[in-house]
Amino acid sequence: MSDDRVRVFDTTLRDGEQSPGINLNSQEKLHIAYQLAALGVDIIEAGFPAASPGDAEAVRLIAEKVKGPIIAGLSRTRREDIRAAFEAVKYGERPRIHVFIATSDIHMQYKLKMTREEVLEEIRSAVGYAKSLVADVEFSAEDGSRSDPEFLIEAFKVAADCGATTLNLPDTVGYAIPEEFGDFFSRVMKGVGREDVIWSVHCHDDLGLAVANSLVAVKAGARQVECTINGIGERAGNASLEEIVMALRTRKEYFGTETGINTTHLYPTSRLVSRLTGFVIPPNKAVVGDNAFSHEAGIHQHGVLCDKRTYEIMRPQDVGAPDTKLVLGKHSGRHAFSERIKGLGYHLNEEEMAKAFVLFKDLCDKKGIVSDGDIEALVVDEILGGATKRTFELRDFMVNVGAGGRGSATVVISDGERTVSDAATGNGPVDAAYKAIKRIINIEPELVSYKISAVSERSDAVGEAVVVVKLKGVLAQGRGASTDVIEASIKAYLNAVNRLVQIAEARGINIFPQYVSTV
Ligand SMILES: CC(=O)SCCNC(=O)CCNC(=O)[C@H](O)C(C)(C)COP(=O)(O)OP(=O)(O)OC[C@H]1O[C@@H](n2cnc3c(N)ncnc32)[C@H](O)[C@@H]1OP(=O)(O)O
Ligand SMILES: CC(C)C(=O)C(=O)O
Ligand SMILES: [Mg+2]
Repeated sequence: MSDDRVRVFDTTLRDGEQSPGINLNSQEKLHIAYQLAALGVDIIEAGFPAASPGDAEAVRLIAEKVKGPIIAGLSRTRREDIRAAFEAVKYGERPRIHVFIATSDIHMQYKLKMTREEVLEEIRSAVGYAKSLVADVEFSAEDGSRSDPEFLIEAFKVAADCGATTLNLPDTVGYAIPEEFGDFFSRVMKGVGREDVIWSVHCHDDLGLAVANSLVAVKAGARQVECTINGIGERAGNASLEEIVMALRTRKEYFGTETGINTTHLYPTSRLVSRLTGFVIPPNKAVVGDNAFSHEAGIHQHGVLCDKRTYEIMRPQDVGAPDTKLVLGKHSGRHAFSERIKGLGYHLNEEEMAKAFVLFKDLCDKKGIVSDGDIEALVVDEILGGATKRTFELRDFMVNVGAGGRGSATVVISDGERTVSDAATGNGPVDAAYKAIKRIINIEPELVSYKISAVSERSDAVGEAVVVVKLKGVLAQGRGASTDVIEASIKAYLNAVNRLVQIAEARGINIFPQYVSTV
C-alpha cells in the first residue's frame, strides 16, 4: 500500500462512547479494540483518560494489550489532561497524544472565555508539552469548520511548529456543506503550507453530511479520516467508518487512494459494536444494514438474477455480510418467485407456477413479507395436494410439572385410522409432550425453533406457538393456538409434522418408513 493511503482513525471508543446511552466497561472496550485491530484500523482513539479513572484504565489496558494500531488518548490543552493521556498510552508500542482546543469565535468567546492570543498560547504550551512526552502528537482545532480560516491557519502553524505531526480539521457540529467544506479544507491546507504533516478530518452528522464532508476532505488532500463503527457518536453521530471505507474502495478510480482496512471484517465489527453498545443498526443502514444487500422489487430481483452488478455496487462477501437476499413480498415478480420455488425443490409446470404466483400475490397483500415456510405451505396445500391433510390429530393430553422444571406428559394422537397414546418425561412439560409425540409417530424430527407469544394482552389471552421442525433436509413450520400454552405448543408441533409429511411426499422424500410399518 502506498504512503498516500488514507489512515483510518477509529474513535468508536472515545467519540462513539460519547453517545448518550452508551457506557462501555474496560473489558468491552478491550474486546472492541481487538476487533478494530483485526479490521486493520491505523489508529484507535481509546478514550479520554482525564475524564475518569475508568476511562484511563481502559486506555491503559488497550495500549498494553492491543498490538498493531497506534493507540491514542484525547486531552484538553491542560497539563493534567496531557499527563493523564500520557500515563495511559505510554504502555503502547506506538502511543499518540491527541490535544484539542476550539478555534471558532463562538467557542473561544462563550465557552473557553479566551482571546485568540490566549488560545494560540494554549496550543503552543500544550503541543510542546505533549511532544516532550511522545513523538506522535495530533492537534485538533475543535469547531474548525466554523472558525475564521486565517486564524485557523495560524493555529495549525503554531501546532505544527511545536511538533504536531497530524493536524485535524473537525466539523464538530456537522455544519459544513460538502462543496464549501472541500474548498475550505484546501484553503487551510494551502495556507499552513506544511508538507511534513498528515491532514486529518473529523465530521459529525447533524445534517446527515458527515461521510460526504469526510470524502471531500480526502479529495482535497486529507490522509487521515476520523470515524466510528456504525457512525455512533455525539448527538447525530460521527462519520461512519464502514461507509467511508467502502466509498473509497468502490470509487477508487475517483479518489485515487484507499485505506488499509480488511473490509471483510466490517460486518462482524458492526454487529459486535451494536451488541455491546445496545445501539441497533437500522435495516437500511448503508453497507452493514440487514437490507443493504436485500432486494424486494420484482424489476430489481430480475436484474440481480441476471447479474448482481445491475443493482449491487459492492459484493456482500467483500464486507463480510451474508449473501444477497431476494426477499419475496408484494413487489416481487415472477422471475424471483419461480427461482425461489425451484430453490425449495419443487418442479411446477407453467400452469401450476402461474396459479401459485396469483396465490402468492394474494398472500403478500395479507402478510407483507412471505417466508419460505409460507411458500412451501402454499405450494403443498394449494397446488400439489389440496388443503392440508391433518395426518396426526391431537385427541388428549395430560402434563405434570415437578420440582426443578422437570415435566412428564401423556399424549393421545389419532392418525385417522388408529388412536395411540404414549408418555415421556422431559425438560419441562412441552419437551416431555414433544418426546411423547415422537415415540408415537416413531420418527425424530429436529426442533429448529420454537416461539410462543400472547395474541392479546389479557390474562385469558390466546397463546400462539410457532414451531419449525426438520428431517432429512425438509423444513416445515407449524402453528397452534389455544388459551393453554401447552396445548398451543402441542398443536403447533403436530401441525409442523403434518406439513413435513406433505412436503416430503411432494418432493418424493421417504421420511416415514417406520411410521408406515409400525402405527
Ligand atoms: C468535541 C468533543 O468531543 S470534545 C471532548 C468531549 N469529551 C468530554 O468532555 C469527555 C468527558 N468529560 C469529562 O469527564 C469532563 O468534562 C472533564 C473531566 C474533561 C472536565 O470536567 P470539569 O473539570 O468538571 O469541567 P467541565 O466539563 O464542567 O467544563 C469544561 C472546562 O474545560 C474547559 N475546556 C473545554 N475544552 C477545553 C480544551 N480543549 N482545552 C482546555 N480547556 C478546555 C472549559 O472552558 C471548562 O473550563 P472551566 O472549568 O475553567 O470553566
Ligand atoms: C475532539 C475533537 C476532535 C472532536 O471530537 C470534535 O471536534 O468533534
Ligand atoms: Mg467529535
